Amino acid sequence: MRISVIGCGYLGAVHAACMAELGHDVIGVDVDQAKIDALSEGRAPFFEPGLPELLKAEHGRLRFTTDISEVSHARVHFVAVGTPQLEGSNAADMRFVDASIDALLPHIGPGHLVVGKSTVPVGTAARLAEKVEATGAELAWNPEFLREGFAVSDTLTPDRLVYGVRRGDDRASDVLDEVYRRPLSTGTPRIITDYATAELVKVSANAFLATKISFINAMAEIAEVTGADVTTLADAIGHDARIGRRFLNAGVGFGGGCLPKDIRAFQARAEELGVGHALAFLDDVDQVNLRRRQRVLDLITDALGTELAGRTVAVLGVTFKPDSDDVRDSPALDIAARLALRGVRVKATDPEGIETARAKVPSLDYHPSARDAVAGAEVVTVLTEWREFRELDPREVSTWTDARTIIDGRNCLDAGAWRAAGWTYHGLGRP
Ligand SMILES: NC(=O)C1=CN([C@@H]2O[C@H](COP(=O)(O)OP(=O)(O)OC[C@H]3O[C@@H](n4cnc5c(N)ncnc54)[C@H](O)[C@@H]3O)[C@@H](O)[C@H]2O)C=CC1
Ligand SMILES: O=C(O)[C@H]1O[C@H](OP(=O)(O)OP(=O)(O)OC[C@H]2O[C@@H](n3ccc(=O)[nH]c3=O)[C@H](O)[C@@H]2O)[C@H](O)[C@@H](O)[C@@H]1O
Repeated sequence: MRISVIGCGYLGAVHAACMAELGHDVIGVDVDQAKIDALSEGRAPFFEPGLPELLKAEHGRLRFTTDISEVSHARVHFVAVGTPQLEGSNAADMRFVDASIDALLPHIGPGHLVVGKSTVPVGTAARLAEKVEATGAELAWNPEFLREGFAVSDTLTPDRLVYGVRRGDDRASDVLDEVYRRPLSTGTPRIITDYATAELVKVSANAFLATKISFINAMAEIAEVTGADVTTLADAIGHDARIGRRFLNAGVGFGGGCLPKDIRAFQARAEELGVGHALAFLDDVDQVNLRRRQRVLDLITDALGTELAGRTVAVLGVTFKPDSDDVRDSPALDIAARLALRGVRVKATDPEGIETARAKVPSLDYHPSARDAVAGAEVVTVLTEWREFRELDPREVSTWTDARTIIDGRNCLDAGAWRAAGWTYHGLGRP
């Protein structure tokens, strides 16, 4: 099929490359010339495992442009532009979705299917359908559930596909079945529903995941005042298949370009709909999450004493999670930036996130390796659980620095091994 993908960021670039891998002819469109230049040269504009290989392999079937008129050759148009948090509000900023749909309209008509992928407030698809249908084209909403770091495999082999279509619009479902023929042929569950349900599936999935993380982080708060161990607690309750162990890792909490802004936008939309009370708990989910960042700052302050200005702290990991260079709403970078604001010299490192972090928080002292970052530090923190930090040998680290306090913001280190090597170890919710 001939497909266009409007918006080539973390979601859209991967989607475009994967659609080509599935055998389709794909044109990716973005307003960011630098991104399009990189993609056109077969280079990924951000770090995502597996994407560079796909971009190289798919050169023949995959093109990128800033010229929206080139989409007229395609028949299926995926909209994957950003829906960030609106400045000064909890709501989603819809201006990129609206602009991309308006830009598409002159180039579509009967036989074209526009497919929303961006995460949007419920009601968006119904609102946009009127504009799209006025051209003779149709609209579907097909939310995306990929995780950064696993984006390629999540797109090629999704755990489910959800199509939101106009009631009774079999053509839209048939076209999407054709697009996803390969994953469907391996038995991927597919749910066909109305626009509102499809939009809500997406935001409720992220709200549930955020709630699960904040639940375990709330247990960490209780563990901290009772001497209990939240990691053992998570293992024990996780054995109950109804609860499950995944997404029960306590630590500095969730960040990224999605969970935080999605739970806020969901609350804002519920308030607009007059049912804000139904999602009032998401405010607590948000607050539990943000308190974990403060907890790490308190542990650092306790270790250093009250005067922070002029002290030196090593921060290992600045991205919002491992295997990504994404620092959007990263708990690690937020903690590092707040330390720097208080006059701390922050020596930070990250396997892939130094440049994205530097662009947002230039005031940190960035280093290429953990060894360089810990040299001269008084406290060492691990705030993103990259494998190379999880596997640090505490006896070796002791030869790089005089620091003997380690704060494990992701509960990813072997506390016993660090203590045996002479370190004072602090996890979150762990004795
Ligand atoms: N990043 C992720 O893992 C996932 C993201 N999503 C959702 O997908 C959407 C996109 O997210 P990301 O890719 O992370 O954002 P992003 O910020 O990385 O990418 C958005 C892209 O859209 C481009 N853009 C903005 N206006 C445009 C226009 N008028 N025409 C063409 N391109 C335009 C931007 O230049 C940017 O490259 C959001 O709604 C997000 O919630 C959903 C699932 C996973
Ligand atoms: O809508 C989105 O964009 C995506 O948001 C999340 O994916 P992602 O943001 O890539 O990352 P996750 O793996 O969900 O992690 C989110 C945050 O939660 C944190 N987390 C995760 C799991 C856990 O047990 N504890 C925990 O603190 C991570 O460190 C990270 O900061 C969802 O998992 C995806 O299904 C969804 O498509």
